[in-house]
Amino acid sequence: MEELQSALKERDLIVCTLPEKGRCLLTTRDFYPGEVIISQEPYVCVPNKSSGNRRCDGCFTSSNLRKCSACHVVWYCGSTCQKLDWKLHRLECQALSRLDMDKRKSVTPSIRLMVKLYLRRKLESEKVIPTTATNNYNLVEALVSHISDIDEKQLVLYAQMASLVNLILQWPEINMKEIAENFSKFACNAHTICDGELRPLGTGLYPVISIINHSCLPNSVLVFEGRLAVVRAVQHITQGAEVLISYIDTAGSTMTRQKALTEQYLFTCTCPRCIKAGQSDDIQESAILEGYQCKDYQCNGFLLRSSDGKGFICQRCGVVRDKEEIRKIASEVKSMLDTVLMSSSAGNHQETFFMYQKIETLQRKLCHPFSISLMQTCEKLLEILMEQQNWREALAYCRLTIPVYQRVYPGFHPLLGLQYYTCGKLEWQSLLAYWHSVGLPKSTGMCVQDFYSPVEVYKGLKGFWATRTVL
Ligand SMILES: C[S@@+](CC[C@H](N)C(=O)[O-])C[C@H]1O[C@@H](n2cnc3c(N)ncnc32)[C@H](O)[C@@H]1O
Repeated sequence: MEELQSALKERDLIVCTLPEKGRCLLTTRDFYPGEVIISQEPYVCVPNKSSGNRRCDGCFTSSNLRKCSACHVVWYCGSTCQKLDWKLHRLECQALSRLDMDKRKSVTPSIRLMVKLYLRRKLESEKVIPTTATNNYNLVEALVSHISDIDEKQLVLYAQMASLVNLILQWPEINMKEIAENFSKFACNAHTICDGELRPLGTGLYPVISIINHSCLPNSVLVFEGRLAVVRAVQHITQGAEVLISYIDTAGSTMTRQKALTEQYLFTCTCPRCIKAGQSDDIQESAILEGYQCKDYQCNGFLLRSSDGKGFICQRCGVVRDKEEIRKIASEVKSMLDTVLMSSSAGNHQETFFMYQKIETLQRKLCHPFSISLMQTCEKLLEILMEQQNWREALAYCRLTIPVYQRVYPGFHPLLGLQYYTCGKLEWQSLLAYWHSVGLPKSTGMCVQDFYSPVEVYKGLKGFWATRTVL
């Protein structure tokens, strides 16, 4: 701990303990928006695993990959990444190679992360891998696990996962309870590593970054530069203040945010947004983000339940909207969303597009214009239109989402920045498409392919709020 404190002191930070939150990271000087507060390499990390989307274990790139010829599980982009990873992978490779091929292929990233955690601890104790003040197993031991608070079902799952780790490592002295507890630590401390466009690439454990607590109105954000986790200030943080990031998507109502935090992180948030729960401006915000809109579509008022419970009253014009009418549209939206999820997994883009358009029409009748679910439908339509390279219509949908983003991601939020960026790219693509159509492009010396695809940028947005990992 002393070593950590003196390493942090050099970065103008200090670790303290608060009775209601446990450890926290405080500043010892002012930090300004955009400034890096702290950065850290992962103690252990693994790339995501999805069919047809393999990544290098070293740098997480998905191009020019070659499989490890011994274990056939791990991929590398070249000898540089392979050599850097060799001390750890040599042991992992031997362990994986003992499994039959089917079992080997079914090893999930979470299991691999745990196997790597134990192998790194072993190599540290044998002094093969050096420890540092900010990256060592003692810091992993200090992470909160909430093991005594998690439910029976989750415990059984962790115990099963621990057996698989044991099967892979085959260490006679291994402590199964400790592995299960470490899975519980991963659940509330591991981070999803994203690329510059906020697309998820993998999962990593960053023991110092994990000291940072949550706020739904954070003063900092966590982003990644390769595998390096970087925490930047998004507000002026005064000397002595706590560094706070958000563990979840801050766009939801207080109830939605609280639910996500209690389910995965097992605490009740008391940030400045959450303490307003039940107050009139919080009720109004929830009704706008997740509630219904006035029967008079021109009114734009939000609704609150009437005292007799028979309907909803517009808080601007006083018109009552029938509960039964709302229920009918809401259930139609729900069943269409269920169907579209099935049809989109079958890969029929055109059909999916038409269904989302129908859902949008219904949601416009039902939801407030700042509704998050309506915004999500617009994002789906935007995504499909971009995949079809229909830049003009995609631009129209992207513009529709901007006011909602401005409302739900205030200040220097990276998601808002990326949405502006997508919009800007679409403006440019639409202009280029127009130039092509009127025969002007060659004089500019540019063509559409010269630019970064907005589809790629957009896909990143979807993954960002998975910055914490659900096991
Ligand atoms: C990643 S850890 C943060 C560091 C942690 N405080 C510690 O002592 O190691 C996440 C855990 O910290 C606690 N925590 C984080 N933010 C909190 C908050 N705003 N209020 C109360 N507890 C919080 C919860 O127990 C949560 O599961």
